[in-house]
Amino acid sequence: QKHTQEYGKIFKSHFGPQFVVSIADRDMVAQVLRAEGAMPQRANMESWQEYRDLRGRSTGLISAEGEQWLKMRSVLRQRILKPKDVALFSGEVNQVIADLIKRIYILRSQAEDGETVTNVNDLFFKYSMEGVATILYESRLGCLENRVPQLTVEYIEALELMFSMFKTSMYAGQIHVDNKLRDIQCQTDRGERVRGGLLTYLFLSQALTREEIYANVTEMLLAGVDTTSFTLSWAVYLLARHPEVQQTVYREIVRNLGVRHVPTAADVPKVPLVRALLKETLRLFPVLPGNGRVTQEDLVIGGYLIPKGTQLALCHYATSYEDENFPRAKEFRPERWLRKGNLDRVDNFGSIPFGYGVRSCIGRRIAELEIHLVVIQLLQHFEIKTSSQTKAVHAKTHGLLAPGEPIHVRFVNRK
Ligand code: HEM
Repeated sequence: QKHTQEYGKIFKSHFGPQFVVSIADRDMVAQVLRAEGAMPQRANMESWQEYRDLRGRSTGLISAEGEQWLKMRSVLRQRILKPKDVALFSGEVNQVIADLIKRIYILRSQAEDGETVTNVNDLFFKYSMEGVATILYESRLGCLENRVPQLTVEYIEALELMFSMFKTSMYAGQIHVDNKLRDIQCQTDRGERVRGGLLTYLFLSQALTREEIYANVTEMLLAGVDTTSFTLSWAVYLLARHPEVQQTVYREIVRNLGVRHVPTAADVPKVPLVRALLKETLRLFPVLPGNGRVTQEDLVIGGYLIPKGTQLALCHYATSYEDENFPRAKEFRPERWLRKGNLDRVDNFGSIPFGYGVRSCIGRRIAELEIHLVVIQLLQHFEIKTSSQTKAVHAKTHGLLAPGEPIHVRFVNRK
């Protein structure tokens, strides 16, 4: 945002040795993404590739390029890209939500006022990790239990290290994959018909090698935990700070779903404000504040010739806050998304938090399911309020856009 004010909507700079052209204009971003071919490249991932080649390991979807990426993407997309495929996971996600709500009751009871939960960031990290692991590993990790199993503690630590070092350690995840694959193998050996989720499908279809399965499951976990949990923390923070918005969303839930009904994916279209809330949260706090593309052809953008092979930075955080893209852009107004067709548009290039096109977020529908269902249930159970401990929380960028401070809120029983 600062650079845009100083240099305009397209400018060049160096990130260390890397020459980058930054683009902070909705229409130019649209031009770049609409022009991309069958195998877009996000950034130069040579060092990840080389590291794994040296160790005989595979790359996953985030770091793969070219034909290898295309092959894996076509396999994975078959099970998790369409809303109807992901809808099947509603039951598993709801079990994780039940554990989360239990955990909130326990944490609340330990607070002086009986209502405040400090550092919801940590709670939602555990929820996201448990949720995405249930889908990816088809098994539970126990992140939300009173006593978190030792293997899971180690896994959480490995992931935290991985996020902080931006380096992929696959060991901890491999154990879960191996355990599950052993179960599936035993079932097939006994001649039983195996019905399962993603991992079962990947294993039985043999479309990916075992190394490719490890790499993809690990990279999806890497991509799916912090993103979902930061978004959820922001959503809860925004709801607590805007009781009038929360009340409107709650009223819609009561009117269209009731207060006791446990929602599934099929219920989400009945509460458009919940979807709008997620879109507005991601507009104000896009977890990926910027994205990248390496140009595959020469392009003319904004009157400049950009040669093939140039690293572009697409500045979504800046375009999200442009008044010309979003009137009164600084304000939290979920209802802005309710205007005709807006909720389902995938190409509102002012705010594309899941990216765009064939290389867009493959976990989008999983993230949406996890967030929509949990927001509905949280609001059915509690009124989320600020507490005397709630401070203004700033966004911190270090690759991802994270809440800069712990978020403390009260979960007050609904009357
Ligand atoms: C709120 C949550 C999430 C947000 C905002 C988000 C955002 C993004 C964005 C912006 C990209 C880059 C897209 C592009 O370059 O056009 C991406 C890629 C990706 N995301 Fe997500 N994501 C989220 C959750 C998830 C989850 C839950 C998973 C896995 C289950 C996941 C897996 C991936 C993978 C594997 C890629 C790389 C795709 C490829 O290169 O083909 N994401 N995500």
